[in-house]
Amino acid sequence: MGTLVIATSNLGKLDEFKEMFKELPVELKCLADYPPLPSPNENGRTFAANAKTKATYYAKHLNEFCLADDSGLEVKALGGEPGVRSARFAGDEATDKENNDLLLQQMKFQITRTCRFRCALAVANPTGRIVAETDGSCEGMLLHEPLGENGFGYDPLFWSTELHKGLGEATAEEKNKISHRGKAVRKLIAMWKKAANNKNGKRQEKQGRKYSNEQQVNGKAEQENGASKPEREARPDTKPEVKPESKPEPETN
Ligand SMILES: O=P(O)(O)OP(=O)(O)OP(=O)(O)OC[C@H]1O[C@@H](n2cnc3c(O)ncnc32)[C@H](O)[C@@H]1O
Ligand SMILES: [Mg+2]
Repeated sequence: MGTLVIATSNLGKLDEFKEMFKELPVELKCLADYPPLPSPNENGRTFAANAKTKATYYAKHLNEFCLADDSGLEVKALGGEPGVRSARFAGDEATDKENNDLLLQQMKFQITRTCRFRCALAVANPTGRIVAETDGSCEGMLLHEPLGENGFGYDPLFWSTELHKGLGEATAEEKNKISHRGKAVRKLIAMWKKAANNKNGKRQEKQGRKYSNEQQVNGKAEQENGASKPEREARPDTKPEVKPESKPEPETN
C-alpha cells in the first residue's frame, strides 16, 4: 500500500480529507507525522499555482507523494477578494475570527452577497513532479452574521445555495457532498481509478500475450516431441490472469 501525505497545516481541511479518503487503499499521513518544516511561500496568483507550489515543496522535503490544497473564498462584490489571500486577509498571522470580522465589516453595506468557495488540489511525486491536478467550486451567499458551530474558516459566514443551509450548520457529510473540496477530491479519486484500471488492463493484456506466445512455443515443442500432454500438466506454474480468446463452438443444427 502506497503512502500519501496530506500536506496541509489546516486541521479543518485535514479532517475533511481523512473522511473522504478513508475507503481508499492508501496509507494516509499528515505533516504532524514528520519533523516540522517551515511553510512554503504561497505567493502565486491562482489557487492552482499555490497548490502546485505546496505539493512540490513538501514532496521534495519529505520524499513522499504529497497532496496539497489551496482554497479560499471569492466574494463578487469585492471583485473576487479575499481569493488567494483568504488565509491572510486580515494579516499574515490572522485567525479565522479576524478574517471573518474583516470580511463582515467590508460587506456591511453590500446588498449583493454572491460568493463562492474554490479549491485547487495538486499531487506531487517524491521528486516533486506534479502528477495530478483537480479543482472544484461551491456557490453560496455571504451571511450578515456567523451561523452555526460546524466547519472552519469562513464556513460560519457561508450560506450554501445547494444545501439551503449555512455551512456552519451542515454536518461534515453534508458539506463534503457539495463543497469545493469534495468536488475536487472526487475528481482526483476518479482519475486514480481510471489510471489504475488502465494499468491493470495493460498488465493483463501483456500477460495474455505472454501466455499465447508460450502456448505457441509449447505447441511447437510438443509437435516436435510427438507428445501432447494436457496443458496444465505441461506448465503447472503458469496461471494466466487472462485466457486467450477461445474459439466459438461450432454451431450444430
Ligand atoms: O496552506 P495550508 O497549509 O493548506 O492551510 P491554509 O489554512 O493556509 O490554507 P490556504 O492557504 O489554502 O488558505 C485557505 C483559506 O480559506 C479558508 N477556507 C478554505 N477552505 C475552506 C472551507 O472549506 N471552509 C471554510 N473556509 C475555508 C481557510 O480557512 C483559509 O483561511
Ligand atoms: Mg496556506
